[in-house]
Amino acid sequence: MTNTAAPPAEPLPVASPKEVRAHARRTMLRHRGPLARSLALHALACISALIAPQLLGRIVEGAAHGTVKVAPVALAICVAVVLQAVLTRFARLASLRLGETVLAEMREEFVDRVLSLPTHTVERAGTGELVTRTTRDVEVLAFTVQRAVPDTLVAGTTVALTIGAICLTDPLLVLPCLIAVPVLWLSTRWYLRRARAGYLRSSSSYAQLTDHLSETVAGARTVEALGLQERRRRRTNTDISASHRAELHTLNLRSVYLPIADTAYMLPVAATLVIGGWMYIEGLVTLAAATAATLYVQQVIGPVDTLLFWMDEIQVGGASMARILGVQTAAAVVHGSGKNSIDKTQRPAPHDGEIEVRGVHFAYRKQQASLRGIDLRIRPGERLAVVGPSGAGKSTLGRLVAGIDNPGSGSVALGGVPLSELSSDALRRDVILVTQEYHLFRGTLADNLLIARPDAEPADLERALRAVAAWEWASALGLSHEIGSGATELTPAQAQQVALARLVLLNPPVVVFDEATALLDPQTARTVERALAQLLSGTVVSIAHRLQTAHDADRVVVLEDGRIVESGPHRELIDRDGSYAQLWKSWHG
Ligand SMILES: Nc1ncnc2c1ncn2[C@@H]1O[C@H](COP(=O)(O)OP(=O)(O)OP(=O)(O)O)[C@@H](O)[C@H]1O
Repeated sequence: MTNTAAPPAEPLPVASPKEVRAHARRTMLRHRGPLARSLALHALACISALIAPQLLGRIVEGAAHGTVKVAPVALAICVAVVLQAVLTRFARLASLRLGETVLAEMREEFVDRVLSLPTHTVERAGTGELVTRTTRDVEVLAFTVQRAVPDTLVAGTTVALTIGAICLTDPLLVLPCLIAVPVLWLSTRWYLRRARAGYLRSSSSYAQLTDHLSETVAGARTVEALGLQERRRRRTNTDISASHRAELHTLNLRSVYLPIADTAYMLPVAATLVIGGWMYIEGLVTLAAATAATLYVQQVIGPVDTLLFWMDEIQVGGASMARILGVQTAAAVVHGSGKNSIDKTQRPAPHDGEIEVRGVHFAYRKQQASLRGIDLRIRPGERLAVVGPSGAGKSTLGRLVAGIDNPGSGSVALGGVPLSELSSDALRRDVILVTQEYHLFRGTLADNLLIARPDAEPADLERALRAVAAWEWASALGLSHEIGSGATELTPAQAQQVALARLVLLNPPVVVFDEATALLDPQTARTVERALAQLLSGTVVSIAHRLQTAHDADRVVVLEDGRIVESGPHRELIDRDGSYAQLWKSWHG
């Protein structure tokens, strides 16, 4: 596959604040029972915490008038405190359970979404984008859901009930509390308007840093061989500076907002003491009410502080949630599961393995067409070889036939159904693109084959391994031998054979090979290709880099500069003495 400079990265989408709120609302509605239980327990805990200041107020009032019996009131205070401790314990347990349930659901949903992302979306987004969303963003969100959301709910309920208690004590005493409202309102509005963008910027600069760093590590040998160290170092420094600037920006926002907020919530305490005292002297309120209100305001500082502290964390969590939900949007857009998409149950099923490419144009970049008007019908079960000079568009055609990229114009259909209308599951099941890239999982050799067909018998595994000329080394190693990272490492050629054996087990309706046997020696490659042609019952499209593949195919298509210039069986094209015959001659030296 020819790869010039990669096209610009297309970051994965980020959900809007409205979408994030709608998702949070849906989640709360789904768990309304446990949520209501948890809130009710917190409310009860909070109400029991409101009893002590009332009673203390009475003690003060009674002491002033010499009428109080301290012992029973003190006992009542003790009972209230113990009750509050017990209720708080159960309330916390309920909200932690709820948080864990929501988190587990979100993780499962997220893994499903990531796995359903189309290959080209992942390729264009860059590794860092997805790695950051699956690691850092999920961790941040987990912290928010486990800690920030329950604590905020508790603190919010406590603040509301405490203010209600002050109202009940004496509505006049609410007035000193209001002094903090305009300061908190204006500073919070100022902060919230800037914080989301700041945290999103910080996450995406971190993703870019991760992306470039992992690229440098993966290509370390190339970097060294071409003496690119200095350039990569400069790039990393630029990324670090961008990430540092983004972090600094959010830090600056916090350093302005938090001190103002801290001061604002100390104001009501002072105001209640001074104004409440004055009201008492003026006979507007009782001493018990002024005392209780001052204690309440003092008591509310903790929850307000918690609210402000977590509000910041919720901004960070909200930004992460927007990035995580964006993965869902990306999957929905590409697979047509958005608003206007076809219902899964109504999706038509391909009636056979026929591929029809009609009027297809495709460009990775504007003004640089890689395919220019391809019309091609591939019969079910046909073995088609695509040949042509480097850069002719062979791999691009293979990616379009496999549904990895969508045509800019024109259509690709499988068994009469446009690929764009197939669900991602159906597409992955019916059309498989096999390239040089493969992955071995840590596990036994048999496990690595069984992922293709879990119900395969040992005889099936043997047949598949024999087909790809791997039986000799595989039986010597043993099917129950551990392979993969950290265990026995197979050679690249052996690993490619395992990947091809999986394909034999899968036997999908359509296979597109692109350099799938490039790591095998030419003799083995030809044997394997012939065996695969025999064993695979579906349609096979081979991007042929060795012309032997074309020789063995039912039909050959010659691509030049993004167009089909010849099509026919090997013998016929040789007799025609055109482009293919020239390629064949030059290949034979
Ligand atoms: N990821 C990409 N981004 C931008 N341009 C690309 C990309 N991949 C391929 N191209 C361009 O598209 C055209 C067709 O490339 P393609 O890889 O399909 O050719 P090919 O016939 O498979 O070549 P080769 O035999 O060298 O693999 C070329 O001009 C190539 O530079």
